[in-house]
Amino acid sequence: MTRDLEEFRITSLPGEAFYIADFISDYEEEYLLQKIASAPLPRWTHLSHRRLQTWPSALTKTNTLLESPLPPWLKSPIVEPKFEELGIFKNSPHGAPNHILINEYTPGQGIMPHEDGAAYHPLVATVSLGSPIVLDIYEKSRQDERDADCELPNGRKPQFRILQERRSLLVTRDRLYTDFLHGIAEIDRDEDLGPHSICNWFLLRGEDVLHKNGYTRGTRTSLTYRDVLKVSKMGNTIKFLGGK
Ligand SMILES: O=C(O)CCC(=O)C(=O)O
Ligand SMILES: [Fe+2]
Repeated sequence: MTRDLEEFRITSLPGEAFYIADFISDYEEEYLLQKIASAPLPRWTHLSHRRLQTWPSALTKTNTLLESPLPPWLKSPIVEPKFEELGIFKNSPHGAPNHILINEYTPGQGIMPHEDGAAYHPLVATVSLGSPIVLDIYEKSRQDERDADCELPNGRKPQFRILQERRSLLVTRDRLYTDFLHGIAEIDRDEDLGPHSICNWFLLRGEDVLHKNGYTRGTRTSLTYRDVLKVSKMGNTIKFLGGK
């Protein structure tokens, strides 16, 4: 069965974005959270404002992925069959995601406005777990393009806000990927929520956010699926030589 992504389009955004509430079940969410929690501690990279797992491995200095299979729990059921049914990666070079970042944010944590860059096909599919969070979108200015790290001055207001409920899927691609920055504010509460401020308001489902002007954040974990453009077969060769 194929479902049509088009019915989930966030029409008020200038680029291409799609939001699907209830993309995974409570049971699937719990299963993924358990798998993430049971990964060996060295899997986590601790950054100052969040922690992060990188699967199957970090890219090399030349933005190359050393080819290696994804663990089954990251493939099924999200990629197979859910992404496949929607054709999410059907036009990407490898036809499927080959790289996943798992970010965990406790209340008050976030990520500075940034862009994901040219190492990836311009499409990110994000599954949210645990708790809702607001993703802020900023149009890139000429100055941002000149600054290598694209950091924005504090206090600049986002142009768009996307509310990501737990168990939802957000797909951003094309111009929204290339011409905009995204970030998550380092705050404990997301406030001023409503159809006037949240661009995917009419695609939301959850009772925990719809009838309130704001909520206090819990721990939110995201799985961001991407297709790395440069892949080297060396990953498998090294494993073979090592006898693993
Ligand atoms: O957690 C998110 O939804 C965003 C993560 C992100 O922007 C990134 O890992 O590049
Ligand atoms: Fe990002």
